[in-house]
Formats: sequence, structure tokens, C-alpha cells
Amino acid sequence: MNVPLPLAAGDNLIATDALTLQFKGKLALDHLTMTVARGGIHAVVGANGAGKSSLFRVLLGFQAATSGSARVLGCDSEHLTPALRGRIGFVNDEHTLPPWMRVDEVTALQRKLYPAWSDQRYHAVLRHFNLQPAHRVAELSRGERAGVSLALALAQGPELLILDEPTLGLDVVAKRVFLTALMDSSYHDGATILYCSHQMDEIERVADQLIILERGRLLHASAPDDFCARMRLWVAEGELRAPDLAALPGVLQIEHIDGCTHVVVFDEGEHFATRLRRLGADSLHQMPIGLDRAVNAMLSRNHAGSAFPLPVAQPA
Ligand SMILES: Nc1ncnc2c1ncn2[C@@H]1O[C@H](COP(=O)(O)OP(=O)(O)OP(=O)(O)O)[C@@H](O)[C@H]1O
Repeated sequence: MNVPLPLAAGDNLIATDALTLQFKGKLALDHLTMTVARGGIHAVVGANGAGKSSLFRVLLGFQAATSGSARVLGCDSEHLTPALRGRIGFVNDEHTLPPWMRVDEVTALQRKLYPAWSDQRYHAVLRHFNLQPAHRVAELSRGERAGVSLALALAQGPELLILDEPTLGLDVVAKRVFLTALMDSSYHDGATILYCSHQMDEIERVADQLIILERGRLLHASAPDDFCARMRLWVAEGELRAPDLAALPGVLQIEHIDGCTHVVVFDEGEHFATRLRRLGADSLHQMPIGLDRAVNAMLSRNHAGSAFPLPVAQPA
């Protein structure tokens, strides 16, 4: 088990500064400046192509940035030493393991490599999969392979665990087991977990911090509850005029459903009702929204194919 280091102000395990990654004419990361504090589960979300996997590749030193910097465990990510790499776990959605090896052989190898190895953590995840230790990796289903690679990553006792869509392909029970193990690792072992997912129910359940990327830039970072608390759904009877409505400050998403106009608004208080009334709304209701809807509204604003791209709000 890792001995968690004390959490001091400014104790960031990850810090990027104007981090930029460019592919032929395309910016995967665009002057991204963000931090990840020690401890807790940090969820990175964003539309397809927002730069999540690119960020992870740069943080892990698999890819050199075009400009800017990324520091991981206090070291430039391009110069991570083997000792520092040993403190970082990584799992991607392909769950790449040597196909020719047996499950027990992979396990024995990893047990030897990682001094903080925990059999208890390993079996806590793996016992939920109906696996024979003598099975070869090549014989495993996708979900079973995911189970093995996630169990291995958690058992390594990493100080920092980076997971790229780790639960893709897991059935609902396996997903629950894995998420519980993730929370245990964070809570009991002090691991800092950075992971990306498109599944908001999952994030709502486990994440302490929400990091939203859009086109390689930081759009928002806060606790998920704080993010949702700043969102409101207004429902007005009738169809309000879309161009005027879209021009109002804070408007993220407009939908017309069953003769009503639904407007998701960020950081606007009660006074927003007055603005809606000026556009002709007479019967109005407002309500809080959950994380799924809130993230959806934030991202749909500038999503490719959006009916009305709205002005970009500044990150909080
Ligand atoms: N090797 C590459 N060559 C050219 N462009 C690339 C390369 N890798 C990524 N990109 C581009 O960089 C952008 C960010 O890709 P990235 O894989 O980081 O997105 P993502 O947020 O992980 O997306 P998804 O949710 O779909 O997995 C995309 O527009 C992608 O097309």
C-alpha cells in the first residue's frame, strides 16, 4: 500500500502550462493549462476528439508536446524516470496484455515488478470474473481482459492512476465492482485517479472533480455538484424565438419539446425569468438538472452540428 503524502496547498500531481499538441493542421491540445491536485478521482470529459486521450499520452510521456509543458509527479512528462513511471499506473480501453501469456503468469510478473503490489486489491476485482488462472490472455473475452488489466493496475498500488475509458465493454456488475475498487484505492490507498469516460452516471457516482475539455482547451473544472448547482433548466410554454434566446447570456442549450421551450442556462439567477418574459414567455418553471444533462448542455453549445453555436463562456 502506498503511504499517501500529506495534501498541501498547491500540491498538484499534474500541472500543464499552455500545453499544445498539433497534428498536421489540427490542434489536439490547444494551450491547455490545468492542474490535478493530489488525491481523489478526477474525471475528464469532452466530446469525441476533445483531446482527452492526447492529454493522457502527453502526460505519460508517450507523445512529445508541440509546445508548452506538462509536469507529472513534479517531473517534466517527457523525462519521466523509470522510478517515476513505476509510481504511475495506466489502463487504456484496449486493455493490451501479452496474448500468449497465461493470466497467472502475467500476475506473477506484475507482482514481482511492483513493490506496493496488493493481492487483496487484485482479487477484490478479479474474483468477480469467472476466470481460470491458467487461461491465456488470447482466450479471454474483451470484458474479461478489461477485468484483468484493471485488477492489475489497481493491485500495483500506483500513486497516480490514469485510465482511458476503463469501463468500456464491462457488463453492469463488473463495472460496479471496478468503480467500487477505484473508490477504495482512492480512499484507502490515497491514489490519485485521473480517468476519462463518456458515462456520466459513472462520473456522478465516483468523481470528486470534473474536468471538461473542449477542442483541446479547458472549458470547466470543479466538483461535479458545484458544476450542476450553477446550471438551471427553464421551461417556458410556447416556442420562444431561437435567435433572440440564443443571444441571452448564459444560454447553453435550447430545445422545443411538446410545445414548450426548454432552456439550459449557466450561472444566471432568478433575473433570467425577466429576460425570458421579455421574449414572450408567460408560464415559466425552473428546475435543477443532473450531471448528464448539464455536461450535455455545456458541450452541445459548440458541438459540430449544433443548430446554433452559442458564444463560448470562460472557464470558472
Ligand atoms: N495520430 C494522430 N494524427 C492526427 N490527428 C490525431 C492523432 N491523434 C489524435 N488526433 C486528433 O486529435 C484530436 C484529439 O484526439 P483524441 O484522441 O485526444 O480525442 P478524445 O477526446 O480522446 O476523443 P474520443 O472521446 O473520441 O476518444 C482529434 O481531432 C483527433 O482526430
